[in-house]
Amino acid sequence: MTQERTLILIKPDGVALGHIGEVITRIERKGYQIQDLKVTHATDELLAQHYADKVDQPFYPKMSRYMQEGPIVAMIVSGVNVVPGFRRLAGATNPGEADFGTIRGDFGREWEDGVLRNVVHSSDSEEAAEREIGIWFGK
Ligand SMILES: Nc1ncnc2c1ncn2[C@@H]1O[C@H](COP(=O)(O)OP(=O)(O)OP(=O)(O)O)[C@@H](O)[C@H]1O
Repeated sequence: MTQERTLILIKPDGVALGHIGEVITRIERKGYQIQDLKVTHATDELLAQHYADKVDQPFYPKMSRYMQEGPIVAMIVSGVNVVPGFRRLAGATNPGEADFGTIRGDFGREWEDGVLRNVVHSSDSEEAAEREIGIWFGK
């Protein structure tokens, strides 16, 4: 078991629809530690770094606009196996398919414009976490 860090983002839909408290409650209820937290905004440049493996996807332009629809809450969260653990709390990428009881299943939905607004992001590996923490927090 390893103590590790992950980057969690509450995306613009999560902030706009008032789910900051719910997401933080679930992180704390699980016993993970919030090491840093800020309200910030994404930019084209930042997103191109963060989603470097997605910039060539057909959905990328719409997804980039979605991520710039409003403020984002960015957090560094630590805990034993927090990377897979928070991804289980978040649920499946498509909020229309995510299980109830997960953040995306409980607070996400399908949207008319086909954009997967799915409330939260979290890193998918320890290496990705360290890279993404550098992008969003510079540390
Ligand atoms: N087929 C798709 N159509 C539209 N948008 C998509 C599609 N696949 C992924 N996305 C968007 O790109 C983001 C990143 O996709 P990825 O496959 O990394 O999913 P994830 O790891 O569950 O999500 P995230 O990286 O945001 O935590 C998704 O959160 C979603 O907003």
